[in-house]
Amino acid sequence: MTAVLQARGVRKSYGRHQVLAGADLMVEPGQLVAVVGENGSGKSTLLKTLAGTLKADAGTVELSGSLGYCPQDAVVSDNLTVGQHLRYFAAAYRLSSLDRGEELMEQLGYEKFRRTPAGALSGGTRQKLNLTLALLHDPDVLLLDEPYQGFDWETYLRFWDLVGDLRSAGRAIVVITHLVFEQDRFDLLVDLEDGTLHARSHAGSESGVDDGNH
Ligand SMILES: Nc1ncnc2c1ncn2[C@@H]1O[C@H](COP(=O)(O)OP(=O)(O)OP(=O)(O)O)[C@@H](O)[C@H]1O
Repeated sequence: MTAVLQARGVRKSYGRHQVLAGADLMVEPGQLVAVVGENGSGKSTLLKTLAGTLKADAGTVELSGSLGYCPQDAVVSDNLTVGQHLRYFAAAYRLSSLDRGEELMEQLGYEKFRRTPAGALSGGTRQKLNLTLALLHDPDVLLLDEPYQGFDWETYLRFWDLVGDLRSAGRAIVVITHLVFEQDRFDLLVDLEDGTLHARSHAGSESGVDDGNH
């Protein structure tokens, strides 16, 4: 299978503080990859460089197909309602219907907030909207930065069901998570440590990480 996301030797420093020191990652369609690491180890920095919102100092990131990026900070506008967000993003993605947005609202259980301005949503509901906007156009590659923050338990379980569905449908998914006790969910679990990625365990046939050569 061909990789839809391939990062090689990604480096990033903030001033003199080196955060990524040659990170490698390869993700194929239908693979669910978890990135774990201590607070401040550079997980969000890694995802931003993969998404292209932050320029790496060195290395390459190759991505084929469409991208859905769910950053840690919600991209929503406080004055717009949930429904307006869905309509505006659907227009930006040139979608012909709002069906997927409706489906995601239902799946994540917040359709009753359709007419609520984003500024009046709770943190968890705001995050549901943030996630919905990242998934709206059914992207080939998903980069999710702790996307379930603030979710109640039931929504949290629904979130993983949703991720499972996307994986089955052949989407490539990279998710930053602290929940390493659920290792079975993932095809590949990578630790971000000292600026490089190391495969911890994986059920897939090949490691997506080129370990130790940098
Ligand atoms: N814009 C920035 N300018 C300077 N330093 C930054 C910037 N963004 C992040 N850092 C620093 O880079 C390091 C990695 O940050 P990052 O947010 O990528 O880590 P993380 O693993 O996602 O952390 P957490 O688990 O707490 O979310 C931290 O030491 C952080 O303080």
